[in-house]
Amino acid sequence: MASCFSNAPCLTPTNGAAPLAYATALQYFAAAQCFLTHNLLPEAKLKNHDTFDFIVVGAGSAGSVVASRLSENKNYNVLLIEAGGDAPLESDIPGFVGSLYESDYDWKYHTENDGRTSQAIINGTVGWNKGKMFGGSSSMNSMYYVRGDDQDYQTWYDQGNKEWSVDEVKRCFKKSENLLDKERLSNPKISEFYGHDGPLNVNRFNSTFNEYIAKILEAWEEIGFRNVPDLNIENVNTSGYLLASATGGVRQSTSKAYVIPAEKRSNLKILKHSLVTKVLINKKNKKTEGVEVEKGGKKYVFYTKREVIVSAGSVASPQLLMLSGVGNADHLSEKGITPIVHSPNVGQNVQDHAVVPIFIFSDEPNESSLPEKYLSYVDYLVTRAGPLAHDDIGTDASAFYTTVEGATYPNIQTILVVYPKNTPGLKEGFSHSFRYNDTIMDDIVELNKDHGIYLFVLNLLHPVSRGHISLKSKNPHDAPLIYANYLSDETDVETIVKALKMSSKIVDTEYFKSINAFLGRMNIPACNELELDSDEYWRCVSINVVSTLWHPVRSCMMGTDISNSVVDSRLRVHGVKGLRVVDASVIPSTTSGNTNAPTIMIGERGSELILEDNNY
Ligand SMILES: Cc1cc2nc3c(=O)[nH]c(=O)nc-3n(C[C@H](O)[C@H](O)[C@H](O)COP(=O)(O)OP(=O)(O)OC[C@H]3O[C@@H](n4cnc5c(N)ncnc54)[C@H](O)[C@@H]3O)c2cc1C
Repeated sequence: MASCFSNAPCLTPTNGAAPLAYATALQYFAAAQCFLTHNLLPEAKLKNHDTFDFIVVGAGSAGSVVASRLSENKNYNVLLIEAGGDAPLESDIPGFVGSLYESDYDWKYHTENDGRTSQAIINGTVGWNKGKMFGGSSSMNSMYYVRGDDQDYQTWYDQGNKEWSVDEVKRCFKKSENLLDKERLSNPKISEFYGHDGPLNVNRFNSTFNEYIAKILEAWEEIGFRNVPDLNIENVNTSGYLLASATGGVRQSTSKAYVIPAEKRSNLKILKHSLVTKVLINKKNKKTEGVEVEKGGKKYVFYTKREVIVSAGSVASPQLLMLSGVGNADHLSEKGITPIVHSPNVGQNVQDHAVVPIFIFSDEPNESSLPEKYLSYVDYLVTRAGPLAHDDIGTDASAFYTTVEGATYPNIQTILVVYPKNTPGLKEGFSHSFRYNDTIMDDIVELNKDHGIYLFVLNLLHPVSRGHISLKSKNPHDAPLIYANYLSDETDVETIVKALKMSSKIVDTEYFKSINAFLGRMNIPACNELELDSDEYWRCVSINVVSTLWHPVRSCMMGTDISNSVVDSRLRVHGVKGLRVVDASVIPSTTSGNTNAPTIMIGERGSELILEDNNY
C-alpha cells in the first residue's frame, strides 16, 4: 500500500478491469469539478462612444451590488466594466483560496518599506492582495461575514453622514442577506436579526477542525471571552463561530449573488478584461461625461447620460480619481496631470486593520495522511464537506474583546487558525499571506514537524495610525504607492501589546496544558534577547511583523465637505457632477470586524441613494 502512495508501480497482475474502473472513476471525479462553476458571464459587444445611463467601474464587493440594483429598473441602461475576468474554479472552492494570492487574479499590491515596521516581513513590504476578477476581493477573501458594531455606524452618523443611521444600515444589511445557518434560524432572536430573502447566502463553514475549535472555545471562556451563539449580536469579550459568505461548501461572491442572476437583463452590459484609465470630466462645468477604457490593446470611450460610479476598491478608486484630475492639485501637477478639482483628501487618511500573531505549539492536531487528504478532495465533490469546504488559512472561530476596562465596544478581534503537525506548504502559504521572512518561517516549519500550531491572529479593530496612497506616475498601469504607516501612533502599539498579553494567557488554560502547549518565540533577531511574553517582547514583535487583514478603508472617505473628505454622505464626489464612489474606500471610520459585509451594505445603500437622486 505504502509503495502505491510513493509513486512506485503496482506489480500485481491485472486483466485491465480494475485499472479501467479506477481510471473511469478518476475521470468522473475530475469532470465533477465543472458542476461547481457557473458558465462564463456574457460579454457585451459595444461600439466606441456608446452611451449609458450609468457606468459602474469595478465588479467587486460593492460594484456588483450597484450594477445589479441599478439594472433592476428596465428604463436605465447600465454598463459594468471590470479589469479582470470570470473568477476561476479555485475561487468557488474555499480550501483553494490561498492559490489565488499573488496569482493573475490578484492585483498584487505591496506597501512601501518604511524602514521601521514590518522589517521581519519579506522585503519589509506588506502584501495588499486584492481580487482582480468578477466579485473583486469577495472572490478571494476569507469569507468571514461580520457586520460590525452599532457604535461603528452611530459614529458615521454623528460625523454628519445623515444617510447612514444605525437603522438604515441594519435595513441594508438585511436587504442583502439570506441566512441559511440552521442553528441560527432555529433561534427566533437570532433569526430575526438577519435578512432571509436577500441575494447573498450566508451560512456556517462546515469546518473539519470543529473538534479542536470546541476546545479552543472552552479555553477562551476560561480567560473571560464568553461563548455566544452569534458574534454579530454580541461582540464584546465574547467568542464563537463566525458566519461566512459561503454555503454548501461553496463561496458566495457578490458576482455569484448579484451579477450572475442579472446577467440576462438586456439593459445590463458587461465588459471583462477592461481597464478604466480615466473618468472624463468637463474642465469648465466639472460635469462627468464618461470613461476612457483599455481593452485588448485598444482604447474606447463610453459616455454617460447620468452618472459614473467608481467601485474600484480602496486602492484603485483614489488612483482613478487622481488620474482623472481629482486630487491634491500639487501632487497631480507634479505627476504631469492637469488638476480639475483640488480635493486634498483623495488617497489620504487610510485606515487598515493591522494584525500581529501569537503562535502556540502543542501535541495537537495530528497530521492527516496522504490517502486521507486525497479522499477528502473526492469527498468534497460529492458532499461539499471536508477541508476544501472552508477557508484554507483560517477557522470560523473568533473572539472580540476590549483592552479598555468596562468598555462596551470591542477594539480587538482574534481569528483562530489551525495547522496540524507537518502541514504541507506551510512556508509557501505564509510567503503569500503574512509574508514572514525565512528566519521566522524556517523555525516554525521545523517546530511544526512534531507540533500542531494554534495561531491566533490579533486584529487591531480601530487603529489611530493613518496611511496614504499616492500616484507613482500618470501611467494607469503603474500601481500606486501605498504608505500603510502601521503602528505609527503609540496608542496603537500600547493597545496591541495589551491585547497580546490578554490573549497569550490562553496557553495556561486546562486544554492547552493537557496538550503540552507552549508559546512560540518568533525568531526575530531584534527581539530574541527580550523576555518571552513581556511587554517589551510583544512591542518588538508587533513593530517587526505587523501586517494586514486586507481591510484598507477611508481613501475616498465620506464627510461633510471637501476639506475633510472626498465624497458627501450621498457618496457624490465633492466638486464634480455625476460622479460617485461606492466601495470600501468611502468608509469614514473602520468597522469592528472584517469589511466585506459592510462594503456590500454600502453597495445596497449607495444604490438606493443613486436611484433616489435620479427620480426613481
Ligand atoms: C485576501 C483577502 C481576505 C479578506 N478576507 C475577508 C474576510 O474574510 N471577510 C471580510 O469581511 N472581508 C475580507 N476581506 C476584505 C473584503 O473582501 C474587502 O473589504 C471588500 O471586498 C472590498 O470591496 P470593494 O468593492 O471596495 O473592492 P473590491 O472587491 O476589491 O472590488 C474592486 C473591483 O474593481 C476592479 N477594478 C479596479 N480598478 C479598476 C479599473 N481601473 N477598471 C476596471 N476595474 C477595476 C477590481 O478588479 C475589482 O474587481 C479580505 C480581502 C482580501 C483581499
